[in-house]
Parts: sequence; structure tokens; C-alpha cells
Amino acid sequence: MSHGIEESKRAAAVQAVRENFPPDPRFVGIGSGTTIVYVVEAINALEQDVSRVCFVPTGHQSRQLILDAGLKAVQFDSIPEEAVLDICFDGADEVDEDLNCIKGGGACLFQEKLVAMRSKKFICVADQRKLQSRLLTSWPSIPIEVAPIAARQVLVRLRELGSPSPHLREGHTPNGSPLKTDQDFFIIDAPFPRLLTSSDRKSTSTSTSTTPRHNAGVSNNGADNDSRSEGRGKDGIWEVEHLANAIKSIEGVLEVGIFSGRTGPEAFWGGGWERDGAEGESQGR
Ligand SMILES: O=C[C@H](O)[C@H](O)[C@H](O)COP(=O)(O)O
Repeated sequence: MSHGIEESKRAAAVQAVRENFPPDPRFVGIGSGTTIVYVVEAINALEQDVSRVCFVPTGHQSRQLILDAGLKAVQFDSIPEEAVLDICFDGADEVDEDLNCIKGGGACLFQEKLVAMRSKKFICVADQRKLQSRLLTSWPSIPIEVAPIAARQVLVRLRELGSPSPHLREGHTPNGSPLKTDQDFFIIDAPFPRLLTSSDRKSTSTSTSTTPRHNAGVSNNGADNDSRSEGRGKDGIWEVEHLANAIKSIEGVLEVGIFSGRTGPEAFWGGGWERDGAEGESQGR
């Protein structure tokens, strides 16, 4: 990893924390990965007493990070029933122009989504390499957490959805067994063609143009201007949320590494969150 990229991660983290860390939060979610390390560093550098703040980890690495920084870690399942997190910081593998994210490159996604969905605000901290107009532009596949016993049937279903070569992520152990998550589940990485955004969907259903907005990089095979398909997998072309829902509904899937749509208490209890964002971060997703 080059020095420049690490500096970009640190700069994004410092900006995200400086601009978003609440004055007196009760619960703060801490994601996983390499960028989040700089977020915790930036929180510790704040001129603010954080000794009473409860930091909610999203996995083993995240919990160690919180504890090593001398902060107070509180497990997700010990948060009072009525409480929501004030904010959650996390990284991403890729972010699109609608601020949808791919996550799970480091095999953490289930707990990350639990924590994000329970947070009033989700701040995604990402360096410039991660931002693309569409998901699956630079990052090759969607990480999916699956029950080991169902992995083979999930692979079959993913091929039916149009993934050309879904595969179990290897654990890099001498016996070649698959990688295990914090839940003792497997990760399947499923490549798909570049995903449409919700705005592509709107424009295809209101227009007969054959040119997708910002050139989605998908072939003009009829799916783009067929308002009936709307990114529902016809000819392998998917829109972000349709694909996330289709994968999530496969028996044996615990969670999908697509973070899209609503989050926060309104999402949790059935309302809606507006999206907002700034360079280097996305919020309110
Ligand atoms: O599984 C890992 C998490 O979803 C990470 O937040 C994501 O992979 C981004 O990690 P990094 O900050 O290391 O690029």
C-alpha cells in the first residue's frame, strides 16, 4: 500500500471525524478495515472528553481497535432496546454516485450492517480510489456472507441471477479451507456487470433514450431502455437495490455487502432517510 493512499485515508478520516463527531454522543459505531484505524486515531485526537462514550464494534478487529485506543467498547446486543447510535463511522470498498457502497472486502459486513442500520447517521470514510459512478467498476465482486451448509446452493442461485463466476473466499490456511467470518460463516464473492443506479432506473422508465446517464458501461442490449426490466437482472443487468434484495432473499444468505437505501431510526422503524454527502465520505445513507 503506497504512502499516498495511506495519507488519503488519514486525511478523509480526520475530515470525517472533525466535521461529524457529535458534541456529546452516547453511542458511536466503529466499522472495520484499514481506513477505520485512522478514524479511531482521529477520535482520540479530538479535544473532547470521550471517556463516557460507548463505542460499538462491528467485529473482532473493530473491538480490538477500540480497546487498544483506550476507549470504552460496548457490544451491540447490550445496547438498550430503545436506544439508537448517534453516529457510525465505517469504510467501504467502493462507493457510487448515489452513495451506495460495497462492503465486506475484509470479510466484515453483517455486524457492520446491524450497527449502521441502528445509527442516526452513517459516515462512510473512503479515499478517492473508492468513488466510482457505478458499483463494480473497480471493485470486482459483491461479498456475501453465507451459512456454510448452504454455500453450494447459494453459488447455484447466484449463477442463476447472472453472476458468471461466484466463488467461496479462501482462508489462506494450509488445508485450503474457506475463510470464516466473525459469525463462523463463509464469504462468497460474486462478480456481476456494473450496477445501475436508481437514477438510471428512473431515466430508463421515463425516457426511450438508449444512452444511459454517465455511460454505465453496459452494452446496449435492450435492458437499458426497457422500462419493464428496470435493472431486475434481464440480460444480467441489475440496479443496486434490486440486486441486493434478490441476493438477500436466497435461502442461506446472512447478509449482502451492498449498503444502499435507508438507514437510521426511520429505516429501523419503517420511515426514510435522505441521502447527503461530501467528498471523501457519505452520510445519512
Ligand atoms: O470487510 C470489511 C469492511 O467492509 C471494510 O470497511 C471495507 O472492506 C473497507 O476496508 P478498507 O478501509 O480497508 O479499504
